[in-house]
Amino acid sequence: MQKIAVIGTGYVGLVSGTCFAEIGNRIICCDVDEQKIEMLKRGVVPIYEPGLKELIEKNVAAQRLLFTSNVGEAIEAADIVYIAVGTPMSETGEADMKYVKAVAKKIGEHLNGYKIVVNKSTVPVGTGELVRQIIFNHRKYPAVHFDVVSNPEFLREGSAIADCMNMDRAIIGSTSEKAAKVIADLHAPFGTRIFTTDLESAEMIKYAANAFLATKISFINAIANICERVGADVTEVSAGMGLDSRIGSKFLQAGIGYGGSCFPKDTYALAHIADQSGYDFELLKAVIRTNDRQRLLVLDKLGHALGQLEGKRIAVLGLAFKPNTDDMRYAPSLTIVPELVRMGAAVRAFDPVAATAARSMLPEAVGYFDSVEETIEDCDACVILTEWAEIAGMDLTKVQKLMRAAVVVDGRNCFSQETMQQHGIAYHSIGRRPVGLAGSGLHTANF
Ligand SMILES: NC(=O)c1ccc[n+]([C@@H]2O[C@H](COP(=O)([O-])OP(=O)(O)OC[C@H]3O[C@@H](n4cnc5c(N)ncnc54)[C@H](O)[C@@H]3O)[C@@H](O)[C@H]2O)c1
Ligand SMILES: O=c1ccn([C@@H]2O[C@H](COP(=O)(O)OP(=O)(O)O[C@H]3O[C@H](CO)[C@@H](O)[C@H](O)[C@H]3O)[C@@H](O)[C@H]2O)c(=O)[nH]1
Repeated sequence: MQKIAVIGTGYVGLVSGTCFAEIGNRIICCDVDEQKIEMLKRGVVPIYEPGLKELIEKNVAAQRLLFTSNVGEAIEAADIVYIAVGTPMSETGEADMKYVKAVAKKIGEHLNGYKIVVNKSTVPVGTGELVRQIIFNHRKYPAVHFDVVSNPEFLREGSAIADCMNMDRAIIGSTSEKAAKVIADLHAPFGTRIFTTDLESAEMIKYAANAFLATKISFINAIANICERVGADVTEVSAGMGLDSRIGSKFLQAGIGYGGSCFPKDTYALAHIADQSGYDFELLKAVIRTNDRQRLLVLDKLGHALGQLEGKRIAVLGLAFKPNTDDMRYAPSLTIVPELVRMGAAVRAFDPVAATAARSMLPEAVGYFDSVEETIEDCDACVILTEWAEIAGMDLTKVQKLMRAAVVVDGRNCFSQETMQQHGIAYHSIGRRPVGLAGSGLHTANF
């Protein structure tokens, strides 16, 4: 059993702190946001993440999980201090390090005995050393020692608990073998494969992994755009490509591109790190440009299907950047919905979970509805931005009946072209052959 302070109760702090408690450690999750801590103490979880509320309740009841806004006290009570604060994108694209620096100073001021300071936030190479220096400079007791470890987080929102409990690997970077072993042992109950390395490489692994996954997405989206032009079908292409074990089938889902709290900011941050190092990371910059353009595709497709958008009634289905989260950070809807409003469309929106968060971020003119059916009523077209189960499984007979014109622009390729055609719906998806234009030869599904 380790006594661990987790600083920052965002996605990463809350989920990883709770999972560490679940395997028997004593965790104090702390945050400067007193309102958040008060909510957590009352049993209210500030983020939507399937299964998290129940797991928090279980571990609070077992007295393995505590919440406090007294960050200093939490640091003093712990043997291991996890930094899990935000590293958002600054105006110039690099990671804003002000929260990490503030936490490092706080740790220095409250370092009352040997501690291992572990960085879980996604940070530029050199941050481990920066954190070490800040702690060193603010130490109250000069005789007290500490070690710094990098242990980046790889969880995905929406499946965060399962990801934490069944990590592909834990990356542990440190200059101290002793500290690295303690953090490796901490992961033993998860049965996680451990990869130990130096601090700098650990920090780079996180950015490289996210940039690579983003590259896969922009690559398949570029292929999708070519497929549309030459008469191929990207779902067939990605299925065929993915069968090659060197490529793999994951992250080859074409659509309107990536959003969320990580890929957009981390690709910008890595491009910036490369620039600073004197290397022009052209490939990654093209990935970012491809993604920025991809989200606008649905507007082109709508314009193509309806002509003028002014005065048209458009249903937007899904606002979060992906299903099973209420996170709106860099969601494609934040670009697409304001543009629809600017073009004079009357926008009716639905998201089963993220609508509350979306209200303050989208134009006031947007109307919000509680179901797919209410949202699409009398609409001239509907646009799918997030593949929530209730959207990907919507009743197509009702769609056909309730809409003024049964036009669906699907940014997530949720439906088969044939099914939509059978329901009399004019269906426009990403990277697929127009309905009615059969490809030659046999399809996998026909074998
Ligand atoms: N969200 C994800 O899915 C995810 C996954 C892997 C890695 N990451 C990385 O993990 C880090 C955290 O991400 P997040 O989404 O959980 O962040 P977040 O912004 O949602 O939450 C960070 C929390 O830290 C708190 N905080 C800020 N300064 C503080 C301080 N001085 N003392 C105590 N608390 C403080 C904030 O109040 C906030 O509650 C980022 O670097 C991110 O890139 C995020
Ligand atoms: O084939 C795909 C896969 C994903 N996406 C989009 O990519 C974005 C990110 O999806 P996902 O990776 O599932 O969600 P995140 O929660 O942002 O997780 C990513 O970012 C985290 C923060 O760094 C990392 O920890 C995770 O490993 C990494 O997958 C979403 O907008 C998805 O719609 C696609 O367009 N096509």
